[in-house]
Amino acid sequence: MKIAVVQMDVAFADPEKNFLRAQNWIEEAAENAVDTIVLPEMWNAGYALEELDRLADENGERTKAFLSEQAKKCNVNIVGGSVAVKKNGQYFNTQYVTNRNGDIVAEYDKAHLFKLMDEHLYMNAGEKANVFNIEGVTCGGVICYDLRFPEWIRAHVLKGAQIMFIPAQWPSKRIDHWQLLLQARAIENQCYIVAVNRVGKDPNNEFNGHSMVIAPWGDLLLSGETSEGILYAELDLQEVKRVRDTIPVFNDRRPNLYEKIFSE
Ligand SMILES: NC(=O)CCC(=O)C(=O)O
Repeated sequence: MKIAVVQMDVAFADPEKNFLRAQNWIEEAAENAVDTIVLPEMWNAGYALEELDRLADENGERTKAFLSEQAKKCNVNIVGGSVAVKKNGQYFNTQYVTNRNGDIVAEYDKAHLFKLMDEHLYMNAGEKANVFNIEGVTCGGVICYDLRFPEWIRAHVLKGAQIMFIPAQWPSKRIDHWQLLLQARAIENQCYIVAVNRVGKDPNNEFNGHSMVIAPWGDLLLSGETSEGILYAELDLQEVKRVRDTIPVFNDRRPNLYEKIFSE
């Protein structure tokens, strides 16, 4: 599967600009015959949480229509990072995924809200996992701070995910955590990790990209880029099986033991 990671800058509180930017990046990526395009977290408005009433996408209608149209037009799958959405009067940080036919194949609300960026004061946490199928491959998608919860990523992998998509707005000052945690999640779960972080700044933080694509053995297929642009990587899904056959972590796990210890 050929992947394009869109390491884009996000205009603060300006959905018009961001939808246009995303469209330009998607069109450019699609010229390189990619299978799947991945956008960053909260790309519609940035972390303009105080203005969610004005900025959040009502039921995600605009985002879903946009992703669906782009996917069909460009003949690509799109993992739509995440956007600020209003559902039943509440706000969520939501990921939509669309396949080449323009069908929305996944909708996921970020499960762990990041207090250091005040997310819990404005947003509601999701209660469901996010496993979906694109190109015949079982994938999972979580969002940014979710990365710090190994059991949450593991839950997706146990449900069959061979690729985990992790869009983010992860500030530069903790970029070392981002890199190490992503690599650890790939190695411990013996899966591909496709992680896209934005660049640029907002009133509170600076973001320096470092989007990463990591193979199941922990090899970095893409890492370290700090400027705005599209990054490409090719995933060989046979590698997941090869790594799991070499070190059979999933056969050697002892879930009964873990449950026993947790319940003591
Ligand atoms: N947007 C986020 O969830 C940021 C998470 C983060 O920066 C972290 O250190 O964790």
